[in-house]
Amino acid sequence: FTHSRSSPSCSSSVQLWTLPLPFLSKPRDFSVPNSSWGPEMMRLYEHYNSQCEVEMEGGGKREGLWRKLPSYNRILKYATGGVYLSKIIQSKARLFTRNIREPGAAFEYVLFANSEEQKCVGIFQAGHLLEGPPGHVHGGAIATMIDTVTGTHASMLSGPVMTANLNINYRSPIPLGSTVLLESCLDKKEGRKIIITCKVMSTDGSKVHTETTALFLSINVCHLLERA
Ligand SMILES: CCCCCCCCCC(=O)SCCNC(=O)CCNC(=O)[C@H](O)C(C)(C)COP(=O)(O)OP(=O)(O)OC[C@H]1O[C@@H](n2cnc3c(N)ncnc32)[C@H](O)[C@@H]1OP(=O)(O)O
Repeated sequence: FTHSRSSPSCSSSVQLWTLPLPFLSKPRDFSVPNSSWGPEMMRLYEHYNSQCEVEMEGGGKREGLWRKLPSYNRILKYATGGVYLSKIIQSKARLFTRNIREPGAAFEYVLFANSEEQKCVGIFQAGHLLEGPPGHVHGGAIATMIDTVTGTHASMLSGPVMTANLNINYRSPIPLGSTVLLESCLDKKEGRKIIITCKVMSTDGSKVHTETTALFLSINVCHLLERA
């Protein structure tokens, strides 16, 4: 059930092995409410979700300012060619934020994008497995969420990107179990460089937890596949 596709822009004979489209099951969307989502997570989700469609006079609906971004945990089944990982590791590889089985134990999050304002928001509920200082979220887990929200935002603006630099100022700790809002804004695009700023805030906006400047570089996906 595999088929190969040569990428015309890759210099070597890199092949992406995927399931043929008719057999590709729809990827599961991990960013829909589940029983672990607390009231703040639900409230913010509904706030942005309700702005994804606007009721028109006469009963119809049109797209709103915001768009909910579906999640995934992996698109490729196998990547062979210049990739040094074994086929087995490749087939097991997953986006790590989406693979903790117990709902609510780690990263619960959903992303919304506003292309008119070139903004992206992430609503993030931090579970008990993300503890750093007692009762609070680990700085690396916070950095992961910042990278995820700003990285997704940069990809929306410029296609495939890699994080080149994340400069994070941690201003106040995030209590474990709480929900926070990540707000990602395009600062500027210069050639291949995309510079994005991101604030992590309490949901009422009264507290800034972190402030970040992130640099992404547009890449050709062969950049990833040819590194052996
Ligand atoms: C839908 C997808 C959802 C995804 C969500 C999750 C997002 C997760 C994103 C990640 O975590 S990516 C993984 C972490 N990042 C890496 O592993 C990147 C490792 N580094 C690299 O692969 C390369 O260094 C990189 C692609 C970033 C740049 O290599 P290039 O060869 O393409 O660029 P080059 O080194 O020629 O630099 C190009 C320009 O960028 C500048 N530059 C590069 N790295 C920089 C840096 N770190 N700081 C400042 N400037 C930098 C460099 O000075 C130069 O500036 P000028 O053009 O003005 O001369």
